Amino acid sequence: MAEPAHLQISPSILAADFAHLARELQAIETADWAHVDVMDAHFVPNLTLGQPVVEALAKVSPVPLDCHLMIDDPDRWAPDYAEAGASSVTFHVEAVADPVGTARAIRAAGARSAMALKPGTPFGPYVDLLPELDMVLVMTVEPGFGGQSFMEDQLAKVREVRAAVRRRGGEIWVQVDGGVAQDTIGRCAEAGADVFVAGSAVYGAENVAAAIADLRRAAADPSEV
Ligand SMILES: O=C(CO)[C@H](O)[C@H](O)COP(=O)(O)O
Ligand SMILES: [Co+2]
Repeated sequence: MAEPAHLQISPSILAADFAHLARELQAIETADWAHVDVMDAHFVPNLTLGQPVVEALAKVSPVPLDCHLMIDDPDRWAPDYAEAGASSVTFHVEAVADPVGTARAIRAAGARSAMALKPGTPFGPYVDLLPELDMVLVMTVEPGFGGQSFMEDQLAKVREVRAAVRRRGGEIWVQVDGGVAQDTIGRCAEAGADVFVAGSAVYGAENVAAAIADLRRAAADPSEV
């Protein structure tokens, strides 16, 4: 078992009703975060929303915003999302030119800094970036769309990141995103993840609050499900 300090659920509003985002955020008030997927139609073949919408959401959200930037040139844009009110800002390492400078700029703007890895991106070359980071996001689907199948083979990377974090000490969270649901979250927790993004598993459920509670339970005690 990975002994993570705390388990946190971050529902992705990508699976919410975009016509009623304020209401959809209220529905996840028992979660720890609201995961906001920012896509620019360049880094990924999909387009969602940008800083003005994040700024509006931050004003009404009952939980802090966890912004996952799937965009080109995060060096230029990431600090703006912190200034817009996101409490955590994640850039993709495949897109960033200066990961240290970008992570520092995010922190200087008052947010937690995080780095995301696509399924084909190894963690090894980036281990020295850990001191600049508050979280590492291991993608468990190809970024771009919700509702995809969980990639089991990414659990090895989750274990590798958790081991590196443990060796280094300090509190750096390990997040998983993509296909995280009742039947996969336990294995993610066992591998060492402690922040779980779930879009369809939360907003696709009939009872959103119950889905969050069930995910929390399954992450804390995988043997129960
Ligand atoms: O970053 C993402 C996609 O690129 C989303 O956060 C993720 O796909 C969540 O959706 P689901 O839980 O339905 O897989
Ligand atoms: Co995401």
